[in-house]
Amino acid sequence: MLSQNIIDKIIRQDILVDELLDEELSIFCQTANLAYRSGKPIISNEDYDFIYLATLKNKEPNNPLFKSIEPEGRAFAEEKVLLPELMLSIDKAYSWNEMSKWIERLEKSGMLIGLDLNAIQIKATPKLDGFAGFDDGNRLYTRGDGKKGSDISRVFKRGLCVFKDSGRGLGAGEIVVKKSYFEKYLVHSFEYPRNFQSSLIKEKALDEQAQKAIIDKGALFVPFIKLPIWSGSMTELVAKFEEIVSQVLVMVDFDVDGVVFEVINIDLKTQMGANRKFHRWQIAFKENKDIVQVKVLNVMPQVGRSGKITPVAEVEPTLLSGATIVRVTGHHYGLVKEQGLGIGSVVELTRSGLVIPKIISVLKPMPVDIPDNCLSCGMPLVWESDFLVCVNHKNCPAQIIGRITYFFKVLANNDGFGIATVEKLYAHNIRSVSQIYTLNVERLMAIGFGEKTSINLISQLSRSISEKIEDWRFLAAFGMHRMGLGNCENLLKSYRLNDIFDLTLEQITNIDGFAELTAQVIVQGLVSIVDEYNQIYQYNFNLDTTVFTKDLQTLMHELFDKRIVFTGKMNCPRNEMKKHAKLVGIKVSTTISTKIDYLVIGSRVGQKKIQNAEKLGVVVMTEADYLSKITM
Ligand SMILES: NC(=O)c1ccc[n+]([C@@H]2O[C@H](COP(=O)([O-])OP(=O)(O)OC[C@H]3O[C@@H](n4cnc5c(N)ncnc54)[C@H](O)[C@@H]3O)[C@@H](O)[C@H]2O)c1
Ligand SMILES: [Zn+2]
Repeated sequence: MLSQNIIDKIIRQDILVDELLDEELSIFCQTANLAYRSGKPIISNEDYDFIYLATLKNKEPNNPLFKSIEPEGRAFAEEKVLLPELMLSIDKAYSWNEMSKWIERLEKSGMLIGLDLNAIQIKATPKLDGFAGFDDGNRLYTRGDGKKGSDISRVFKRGLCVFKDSGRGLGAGEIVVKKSYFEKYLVHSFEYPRNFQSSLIKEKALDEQAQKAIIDKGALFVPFIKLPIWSGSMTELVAKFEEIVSQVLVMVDFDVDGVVFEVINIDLKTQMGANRKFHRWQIAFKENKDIVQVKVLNVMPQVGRSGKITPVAEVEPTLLSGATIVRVTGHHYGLVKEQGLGIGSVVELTRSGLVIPKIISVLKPMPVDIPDNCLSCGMPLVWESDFLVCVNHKNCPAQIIGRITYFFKVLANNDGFGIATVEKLYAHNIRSVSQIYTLNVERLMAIGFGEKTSINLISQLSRSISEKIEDWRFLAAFGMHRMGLGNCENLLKSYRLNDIFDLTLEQITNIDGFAELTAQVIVQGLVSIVDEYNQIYQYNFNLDTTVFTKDLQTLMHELFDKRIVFTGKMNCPRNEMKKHAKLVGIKVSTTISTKIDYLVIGSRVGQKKIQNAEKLGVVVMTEADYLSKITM
């Protein structure tokens, strides 16, 4: 047993998950589960799933919590009655990788009964985060242990309506409260929707708020078969997975904590069956929000190219989504000041997908160290809302070095101008990109680079000029505020590179996607770079001109904006075909994936390659087909 005192400390995160013995962790999970089942959760679902249960699964994969459905405990005093149907839990996938394993299993079982991927039909519904129940038309039961539940028919006697005013007897579903209703009327009285849901069910008399929610149809019983769905073939699911997930997550005005995918084909469902915990033909996808708690060893200020100071925390090496994290950045110094991000503090980190991990919050604050002066130039720092900033933009070494390395990094058609090289150049009075383009081998050697390095750097400079790049990339390399790759491309879809310096605020605001505030920042930014721009531009960079949106629109054809891959030997030169395709608004890639719409094949293409593409939902067409679609 864990004492209440210890449990409270874990909840408050005074005791962190890593400090618990395996047995203590197991007991804590059971305690949290029972509290949740009885309608009084002690921690959030994310903390339960992604911190406590995830850690337990690592340490004790055979813990009973993973083997059978999570017990309801003694929340309901009533005698348990046999459920008309088994109500199981649902297997979970937290990543595409786990989803694809499920798909592989389906494919294998499908093959046994003669179904290929394309013939497997799938349905997706929002996973309701409510209170599970089964309505046989006469009585309503809780899920209990999956076989026997408690009779809670009183909820219907209290006037609870069924979603979409459907009738009774529609089987399994959840008692839920509308999100908008909860936020408007209940959020101040109940910590989580679950506390409210359970108050609807409990034996004791309903309070006024709950009665009103029932009458207002703010609370409802939602049979799963009445939920809106996405459905399609397995091939479509594979091709548009992310799109489907985001679409399904927002289908209903109820709390949703994932997407339930299930097989429609009856014979395949029978083939796959169930184990003690879940049906094998069903899976719930939950966004992987990996979260860990770590101790901070040190916090260092880092000066960015725009002068913003970022706190970089060195942390105890920690495994997060498969990578060992040792350094993480806080978004701004406001986090340090307000939340106490100091040496010895404990922070919560998250990482979703491949994104750099970030600090979500500070759990245990410690005294902080806020620098008064810029570490690079020594000038006093100033606060700009949450950000601590070095405003010495013209002369701060860190900012200058940051801007120069950014230029070469964004061009992405050269090597060698990383931070170490640029720092060395800076130490020898090189202060801008345009100065770098005036260098020669002798000068570099005089600065102290070896002969080979010097020759290489100069040839990399030539390469950056001669190797073709998009004009919007060239513009973005100047690192103006609000002028990342996307905005630069948008701007150049309406105006030519050399005309943008004369644009008025109004002309920019008139372009789709540019608000007035952004337009102001852009005009200022352009003024600030114009001299440097002119000096660099004179080297005649090999720039690909962006096609104007208005020209693209006259090129409307079936393949417009589609992603295609060319393969095999073509009648026309392949490079010409690629170039032409881009010109008419087709996105050309080199590798086949689920994101690709068409594979255009020339001669001598292996059958295997074609089959692989088709498996990924890619439509295959010949060169002749292709040409007929783009000539108007
Ligand atoms: N906060 C806590 O302390 C705590 C403790 C335990 C469990 N939990 C939460 O409970 C969940 C796991 O519990 P579980 O085993 O009851 O449920 P589950 O996640 O295994 O899901 C199974 C249930 O999902 C329901 N469901 C919702 N939408 C559905 C749909 N569209 N189609 C089919 N079924 C649907 C069904 O009622 C089914 O019984 C976790 O998400 C966890 O976050 C939280
Ligand atoms: Zn500075």
